[in-house]
Amino acid sequence: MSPATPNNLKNKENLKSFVFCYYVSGHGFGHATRVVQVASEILALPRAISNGAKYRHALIDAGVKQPLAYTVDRDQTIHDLQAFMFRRKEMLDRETNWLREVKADIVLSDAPFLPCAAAAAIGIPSSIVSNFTFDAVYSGLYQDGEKIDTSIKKLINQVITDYKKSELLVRLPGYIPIPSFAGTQLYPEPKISTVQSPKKLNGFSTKNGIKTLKKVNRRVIDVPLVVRKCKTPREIVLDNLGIPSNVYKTHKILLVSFGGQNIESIDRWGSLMPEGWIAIACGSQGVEGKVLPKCFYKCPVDAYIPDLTNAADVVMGKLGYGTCSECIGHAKPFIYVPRPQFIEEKGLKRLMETQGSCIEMPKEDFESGKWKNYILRAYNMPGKCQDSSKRLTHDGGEIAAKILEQFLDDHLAMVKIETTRSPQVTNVTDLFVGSNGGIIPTPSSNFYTEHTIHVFLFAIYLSGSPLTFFQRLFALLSNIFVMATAIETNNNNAIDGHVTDGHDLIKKHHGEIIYESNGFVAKIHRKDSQLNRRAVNTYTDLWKEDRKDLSNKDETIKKRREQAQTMTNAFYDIVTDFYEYGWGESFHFARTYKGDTFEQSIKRHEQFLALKLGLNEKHRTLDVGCGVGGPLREIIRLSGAHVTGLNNNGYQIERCKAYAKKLGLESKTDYVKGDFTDMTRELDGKFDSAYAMEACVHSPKLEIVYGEVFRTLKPGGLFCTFEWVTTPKYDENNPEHKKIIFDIEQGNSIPSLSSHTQALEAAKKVGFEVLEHQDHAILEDSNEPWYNTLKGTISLSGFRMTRVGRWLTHKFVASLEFLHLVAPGSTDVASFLNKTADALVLGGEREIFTPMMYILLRKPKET
Ligand SMILES: CC(C)=CCC[C@@H](C)[C@H]1CC[C@H]2C3=C(CC[C@]12C)[C@@]1(C)CC[C@H](O)C[C@@H]1CC3
Repeated sequence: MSPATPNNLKNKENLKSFVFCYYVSGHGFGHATRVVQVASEILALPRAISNGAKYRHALIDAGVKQPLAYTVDRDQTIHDLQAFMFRRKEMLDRETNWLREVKADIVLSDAPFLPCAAAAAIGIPSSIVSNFTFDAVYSGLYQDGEKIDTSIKKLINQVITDYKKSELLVRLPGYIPIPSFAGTQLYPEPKISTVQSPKKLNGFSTKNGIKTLKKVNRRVIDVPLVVRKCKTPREIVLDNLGIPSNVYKTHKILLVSFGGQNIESIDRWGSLMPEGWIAIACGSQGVEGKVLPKCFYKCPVDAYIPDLTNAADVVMGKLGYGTCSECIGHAKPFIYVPRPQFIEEKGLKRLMETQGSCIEMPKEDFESGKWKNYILRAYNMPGKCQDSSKRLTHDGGEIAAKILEQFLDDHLAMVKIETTRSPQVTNVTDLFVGSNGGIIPTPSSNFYTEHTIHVFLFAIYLSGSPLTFFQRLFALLSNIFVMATAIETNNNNAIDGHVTDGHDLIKKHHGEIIYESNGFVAKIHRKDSQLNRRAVNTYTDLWKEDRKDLSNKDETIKKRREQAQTMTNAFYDIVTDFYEYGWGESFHFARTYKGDTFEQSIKRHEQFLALKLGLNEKHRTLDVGCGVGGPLREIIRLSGAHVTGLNNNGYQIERCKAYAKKLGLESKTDYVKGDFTDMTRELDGKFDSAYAMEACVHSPKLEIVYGEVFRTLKPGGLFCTFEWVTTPKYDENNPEHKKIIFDIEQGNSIPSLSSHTQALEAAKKVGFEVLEHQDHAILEDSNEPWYNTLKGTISLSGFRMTRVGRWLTHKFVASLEFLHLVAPGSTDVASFLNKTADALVLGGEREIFTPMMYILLRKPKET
C-alpha cells in the first residue's frame, strides 16, 4: 500500500475521503471494546488522516434479553426478534438512507445483521468482524433435540440472508460456526503476520453498474486476538481505588467482573473469600447502591477493565469476549459462571482453555457464595498458553485494520477501473486478469496515492442499561479521540486531539522531511500552524495545575502517567527542531573531561555504551527511545552492529530515516514505531543487547519500560542505560528541591522522576541482574560539571546552548512568530526550553539530580 505522497496531500482536490460505518451491537460490552481497538487501528493506518470518530445511537438489532448476567429469557428474546423483524423493512430503509446521507464507503459490523443488508442495498461493501453471529445465538436458544417453531426458523433464515450480503468475515478468535459463511473459503491461511500485509482479497463482479463480490469469492480471514491492554501500573490502579497499600501488598486480589450486568445476589454474600484475599467488584449497575461483603472494594462505572485485570490475581465473570481476551492478554486465570443458553460460549471456552486458563463455577455455587476452592484452584493455574507454538499473538486489531483497508482498496480499484474504462475498450483482459472465476484488477502503481482514509465511526446500543453502556462506550471512544489525528481535511473540518501517528500527518505538521543538518528557521517556518499550536497546548495543558500549586502533585502525576505516551509524543513534536538546532543530533548529556569539546564528550558517551555492551558486527541491538538517531549512528559506525531504533514519535523516526539514507547506513538499521511501554510481541527475544540513552524517564514507571526491554532480549542479553534520576541529596520536603525537580519534569516530559534506588529496584523487580551502576555526574579531578554546557561557557560552536545564546534564540523566534513567519507556539517552546535549561543547571548545581546514572543489566541466562 503506497502512502499518500506529499504532493497529493498538498493538492487537496486530490484527497478522497472515506467514510467507515462501524455498527456495534449492544449485546455485551465486549463488542464495544474490540470495535474501539479495530477502529483505533484503522485511524492509525499509515495513510489514515482522520477527522475523528462520531457516534450515533440507533436500534439496529434485536439483541438478547438477559435478566441476570448469566441467564437468558428465551421467550422475551424471541419476542423481541419477532418485533424487530416486523419492522425490518422500515429499519432497513432508515439505514440505507442514513448510509447514503453520510456517503458511506464501507460498512463494518460487530455483529448486527441488518447493516450488511443495508450496505448491499446501496452497493457498498460490508464486512463482519466478529466471533459469532446472531443467527447462531437464536438457534442456540433451543437445546439439543428441541423443535424450533417454523415461524422462528423463518426469522432466523432472514437473519442469515442478511449476513450473506457481506463479502468478508474477519473472524475473531473464540469463534463458533458462522452459518452465513459456511463452506466459504478460508483465506489465505489461518494466521497473517503483522509484518506482511494481507494479500489481495479481490474478486468483484459488476451487475447493472453495482459492484459486488462474486459469491464464490466471499472470504473468511482469521485474525489473532483483538485485545485491550492495561495502561496504568498496578500500584496506581489500586491506589486510585482507595485500597490501602499495606492491604494490596499483603493480599491477593480477585476481580469480579460481569461486564456491566446485574449481579443480583451481591449484597447477600457472606464471607466468601479465602484468607488473605480481597475482591474488586466492577462498578456496574450490579453493585451500585449495594452494601458489598467484607473485603470487597468497588470500582467506578467507567473504570478501564484491562487495568483492573492486570492488577488482579484471578478474575471471575462470564465467558464474554472482552473478559476472555483481557484475561489471556494479561495472563490471568479466569473463573466463569456458565450460561448454557449462550451458544457463543463454546468458542470462548475453547479459546480460554487453549490460550489461557479457566475453571467453571456452577451458578449454584456462585449464588451460594461457595467461592473459596475455585479461587484457590484458579490461583494455581498459569493463566497463559503453555505451548508457545500454539500461542496466538495479540495484534488482531492491527491486522484486522490492514485487512479491511485492503478490502476497501480492492473495492475501490474495481470502482476506479469501472469508471475510467472507456466504452470503446473491448479487450478487457488488458485490464483484468482472471483468476478462480473472479476478476483481479491491475491498478496502476500510483493509484492508491490519491486516497486517504477518513474514519467515521457509528455505534449502536441495544441491551443492558443505556446509561452504563453509554458511559463506558463514551470512555472507550475517548481513547480513540486521544489517538485520532488532528488534521484539517479536504473540506477543512474542525479537528480534535493530537497524535503524530500516520505518515501523512507527520508531513502535514512538519512539512517534507529531508536530511538537513541545519535549516532551523526553515523547519519551524514550514510547520502547520494549527497542528503546532495544538501540540504545544496538548503538552503544556498537562502541567497547568502544578504550575500554579505543587501541593496536589500526586493527582497530576497520575494524570501524566496515564497520558505519558500522548504527552511525550506532543513534546517531541514541538522540541525536536529546537534540540537539533541547539544541541545536535544526540539528545543527551555527557560526562565532559577537561579539554574536551562538546562533540567529543557526546561521542565518547555513546561509545561508552557500545564498549559496555561488547558490540560487534554480529550483534543485533535495540535503541530504546532512539530520538533522531545520533547515538544509533555512532554506535553502528563504531561497532558494525545492527541497531533497531524504537521510538513512538513519527517525526523523529522520519528524521532517523532521512539521516540513515543520506549517510549510507540504511542496511545497518531499521526502526519500529511503537510505545516502549507496550512493545510488539514480534520483538520478543530478538536482541543480543539493548540500550537507552536518557529515554526511560518518559515512561510512567521505570519497571514498565524495563519489563518490556527484558522481553526483547535473548537470555544472557545486556541492557545498558543512562538514567535521569534524583540523587540521595534530594529532599522532597525541601520546597526549593521540589520546585527544581518539578521544573525538570515539566521541561522534559517526565511524568515523575524516580530516585536512583528506585531505578535499581525496578530493574531487579522485572528480573534483571544488576552488573554495574555509577553516577557519571559525580565530579572527579579530570571532569567538568555536565551542566556547564547549558550554563554559559561560551565557545563559538556551543554558543546556542549558553544562556545568552538561548535568550537570543528566544527573542529571534518571538520576532518571527510576531511576523507570522513561524508556526504559532514556537515562542512558547523557546521560552519553556530556556526555563528547562535553568532548572537542569540548578538540579546539577544542588547535586539533587543526575541525567547520567549509568546502569548495566543482564537478563539471566536461564530465563
Ligand atoms: C528530554 C530528555 C530526556 C533528554 C534530552 C536532554 C538534552 C539533550 C536536552 C535537555 C534540555 C534541552 C535544551 C536544549 C537542547 C537539548 C537539551 C539540552 C536547548 C539548548 C536547545 C536550543 C534552545 O534554544 C534552548 C534549549 C535549552 C534546553
